[in-house]
Amino acid sequence: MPDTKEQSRKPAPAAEHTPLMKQFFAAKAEHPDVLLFFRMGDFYELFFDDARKAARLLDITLTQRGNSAGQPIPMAGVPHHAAEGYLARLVALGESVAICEQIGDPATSKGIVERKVVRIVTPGTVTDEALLDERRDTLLLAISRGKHGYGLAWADLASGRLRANEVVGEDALEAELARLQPAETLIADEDGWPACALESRGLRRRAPWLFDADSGRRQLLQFFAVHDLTAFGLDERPLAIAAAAAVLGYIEETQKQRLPHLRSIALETSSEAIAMNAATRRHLELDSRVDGDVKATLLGVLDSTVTPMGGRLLRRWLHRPLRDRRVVGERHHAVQTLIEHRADDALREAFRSLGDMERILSRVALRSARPRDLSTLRDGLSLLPAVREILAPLDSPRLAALHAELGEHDATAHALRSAIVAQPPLLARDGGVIADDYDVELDELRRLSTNADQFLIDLEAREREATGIANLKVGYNRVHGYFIEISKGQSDRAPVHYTRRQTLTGAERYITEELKGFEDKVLSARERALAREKLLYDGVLDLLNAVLEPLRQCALALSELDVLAGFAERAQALDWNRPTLRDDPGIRIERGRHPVVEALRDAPFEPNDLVFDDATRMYVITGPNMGGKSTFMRQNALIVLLACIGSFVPASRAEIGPIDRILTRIGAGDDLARGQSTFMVEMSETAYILHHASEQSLVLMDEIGRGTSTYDGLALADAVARQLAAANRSYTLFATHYFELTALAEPGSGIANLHLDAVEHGDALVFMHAVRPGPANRSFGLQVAALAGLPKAALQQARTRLAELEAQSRDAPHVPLSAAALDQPQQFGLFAPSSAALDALAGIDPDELTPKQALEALYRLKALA
Ligand SMILES: Nc1ncnc2c1ncn2[C@@H]1O[C@H](COP(=O)(O)OP(=O)(O)OP(=O)(O)O)[C@@H](O)[C@H]1O
Repeated sequence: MPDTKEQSRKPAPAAEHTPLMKQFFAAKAEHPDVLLFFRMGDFYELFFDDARKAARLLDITLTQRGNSAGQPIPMAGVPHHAAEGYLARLVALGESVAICEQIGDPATSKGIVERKVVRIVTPGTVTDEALLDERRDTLLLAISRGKHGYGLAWADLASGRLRANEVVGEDALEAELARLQPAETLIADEDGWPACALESRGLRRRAPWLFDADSGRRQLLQFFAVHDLTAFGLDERPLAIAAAAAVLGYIEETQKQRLPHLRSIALETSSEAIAMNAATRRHLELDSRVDGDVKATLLGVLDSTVTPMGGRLLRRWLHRPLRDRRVVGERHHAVQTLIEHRADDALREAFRSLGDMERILSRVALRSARPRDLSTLRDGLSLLPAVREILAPLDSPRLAALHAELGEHDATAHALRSAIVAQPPLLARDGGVIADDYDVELDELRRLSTNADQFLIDLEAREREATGIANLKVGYNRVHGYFIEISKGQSDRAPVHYTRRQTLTGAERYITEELKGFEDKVLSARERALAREKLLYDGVLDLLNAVLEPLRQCALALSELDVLAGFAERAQALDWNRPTLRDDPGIRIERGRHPVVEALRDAPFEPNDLVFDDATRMYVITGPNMGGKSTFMRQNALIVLLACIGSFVPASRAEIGPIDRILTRIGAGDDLARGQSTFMVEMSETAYILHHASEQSLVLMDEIGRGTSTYDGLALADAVARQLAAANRSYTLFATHYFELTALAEPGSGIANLHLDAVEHGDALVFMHAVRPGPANRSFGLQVAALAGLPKAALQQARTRLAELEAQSRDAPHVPLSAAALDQPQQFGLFAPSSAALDALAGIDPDELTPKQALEALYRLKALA
């Protein structure tokens, strides 16, 4: 966002400025906090602080433009024809730009030409193809605030999608922000916003009254021309309404035009999706990584969609795994059907020439579609019969529904085929877009200009003959129009009815009555042909807008088919299998693999099993560093996630019961950048998990307690594990280096041990990567350190110290750390109570005691301890 302080260094009072600068200041005053692109001839110029900022951000030259009010005017400019590239860079940097165009005709206007801001390009509202990331939604989000939570509404102008939601609590807000990753975020200009909102991208503070629910409701009713908001599911959602009104208000203000493609708004209820908080999305590296290597993310491996719209839908699905087993089950069935009929290849082949129909249709609605958008749409619609033919024999409820949603668009495809030339030019401006035989009048006008060539050839021959000047030429230039050219040496032979038009060094140019008459006719024919084309082009847009809704539904259906065919392709290429979604609780994965680690490894991946059921709800996982603990934990979360978006999974079998959340606590380097200590982050993420994990949650805990002293860490890890097992009763994978925790796995505790192993071969250490029942028996820490290249001297020292520590611990009395024992935290050797107290305790049977006796016993024990 522009720095408002920078803008406040105002130049001299406007009264002293030139008319042009007055015009600039008037426009700037209306848009103080965005960059102003001020059109002057072939350039967009920026002045004063805008110029300084643009020069810095775009690396363009900062110059000066004369003086105004006695001061030099800093100026920077970008050529009009290259403006898109500069806009793209500014928008990517989170800047907004007001485009101030010349709206009067410089030739006819008195004084300076009139100018007006025609639109404001902002990071969250761009729709131009060149300014958008093809495979990512560009969202404008508004957040409203109430006593009981937050309202969110977001618009994807490039595809005409408008959604809203309400959430309770900062954590839920943060999770939504992590899911949506908006390009621009609107909040009320007030204090007290949580950090996650303030850190959101492209933050823009707006007047608080723009987030008012009551006037917002009226605004929405008017915008959608409805009597109430029940149909949108928004009636009882004042916070969502307030946010939606803020979004719409901002869009209207910046776009300055009608938005016919925003036809409805839908509520996206959080309870429909498997909840994942911001940390989980980060830890599981769904579509981004700290090192920026997107190929090494789940999306990187999973995305084999052919169209950009399919790619965007897949990303949305990935961030919103569903709890509705019917919807997801239908997707699995569809993928299976595509594989069985080998239909995925055929579909994907057809989709290669489909393009981005979804965004093209939005540009059609906004009337900014270019000729090539229309030819791409035409080619896409022409594919539909082939797509329908592929789908027709397939017996799958979801594919059948999509088949129906494709709709019939033969008439539209036909109209586009007859209206648009096979390969239209980039811009409509110069004509040549509308095909021959589409419009009689246009054909006639074109014939006039085409026949012109023959007329000129004939004229030239005639005049040569009449004048006897062999090198006489008939030509045309843009400034002077048509002319007859005679070289200097021959010019005295020019007939008297030749009127001189232009003198060149070696030649004279003339015009004749006949040529002038012809010129008027041809030029006006060209102009009229261009005007006619524009009219016809608008007519084509009208025609498309009349069927916009079914066309959009068709584009959505094609996107989903692209994703499902992509799933089918991946399943076959990567040997993934169809998971089963079960209604009864539990998770059972056979020969599961980590999709990303497997894809990036040259060596084979060792598959592993996992069974969660009523008997075992938590596994304590031990084993050497580098043994594969994190990989095993994550692979199971990823398999569950993949299953719940409708994909096949990297496992020979997977049965997944109902899951409400995936929660992870995994060390992540990126948190350091947010200014919190590792331990603090670890504990706040852990607290979140303990507050939110339910019996249907899948929880991954990787080495918690590591960030503090051994005993604190152990005590915390122990307490957290117990809570998760006994109170939350979640499906938990708990990787730890505290061997003491393996003692938690007592019969009836619901906890079991798993371990990974390594074997030593001389100096080498071979990791087995196979998950086995029971606890690990040693950690290989020093061997791993050696592998990592720790200097020999340091290693030697560590070995000596290890031997000393092991000897000490052998000599110390051994305190068994069973699950029962852990119920008495004082049994950690550090705080060992006296044996007298223990003896007395052993003699007490709590079932036999009255409350008063119990209290007395407690006082006795206290005295003995
Ligand atoms: N099942 C497997 N098959 C093949 N290779 C594996 C497997 N699991 C893990 N690996 C390989 O081992 C490496 C280390 O795995 P991982 O990071 O999961 O170990 P870890 O036990 O969590 O280590 P640390 O305790 O140091 O965090 C991975 O990067 C991967 O290359």
